[in-house]
Amino acid sequence: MKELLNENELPCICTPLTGKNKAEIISELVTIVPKNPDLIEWRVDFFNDIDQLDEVFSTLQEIYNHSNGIPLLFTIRSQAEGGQEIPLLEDERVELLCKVCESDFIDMIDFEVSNNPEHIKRLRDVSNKHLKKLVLSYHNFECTPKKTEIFKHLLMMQFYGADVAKAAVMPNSQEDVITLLEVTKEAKETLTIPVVTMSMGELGIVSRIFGWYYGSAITFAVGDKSSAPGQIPIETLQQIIRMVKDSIGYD
Ligand SMILES: O=C1C[C@@](O)(C(=O)O)C[C@@H](O)[C@@H]1O
Repeated sequence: MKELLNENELPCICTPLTGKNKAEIISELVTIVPKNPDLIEWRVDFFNDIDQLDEVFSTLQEIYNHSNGIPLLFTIRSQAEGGQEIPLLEDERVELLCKVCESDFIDMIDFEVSNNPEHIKRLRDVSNKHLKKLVLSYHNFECTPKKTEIFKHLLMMQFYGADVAKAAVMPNSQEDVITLLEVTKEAKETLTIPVVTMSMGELGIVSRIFGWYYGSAITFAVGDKSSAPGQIPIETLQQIIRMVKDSIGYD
């Protein structure tokens, strides 16, 4: 498995899986894997059988079998932060995340920093125990809060022991995108863990393409279907990043 978040190979490009059932997910993987993403995210909140443990695990096994060693991020996005409506309460989500941490199928889990601190601590302990990375995240699909507020969320994630601190916000102006890039640079210079940020929607596309230059370690791109507004096709993103790196003398 390629080393995840190696400082010399950033940004890491992540493509989401948003299928409703196993067949859709496998079909997405067949499209995505040849495109060589660095990371695959299973957005489990899109999965119809999220409350059927057996189905989740047999699908995880299939994802593992079809992903050619590409690491997997397991995400159940809460509806409050832009995810799908699901039949699981927060403590049931935590139980599921704990169970998947015990398996060999995943490498990282994502949990919102706005959740109950006790749940965050439990997931930190369990993910540490099973050598899985914990991404703590913050999403705002309405607006881009002030720099200090975004920064506060990122700092809080580090305080809780996250391996990765992630913030995705919606811009309503070009200035908002600049705000996000500025806070990315400041967080990258201040925090000791990798920072991941994106400005969503059409206005924010530049942040998905150039965010790494300001310190964002992961950028999300469409392999087959998109999981958030503003994601662009992985092939386009790979080409542009390569061109920019070549022009400015990166490896
Ligand atoms: O947190 C994120 C980032 C994201 O919202 C984006 O804007 O690309 C996409 C989500 O699937 C992922 O979990």
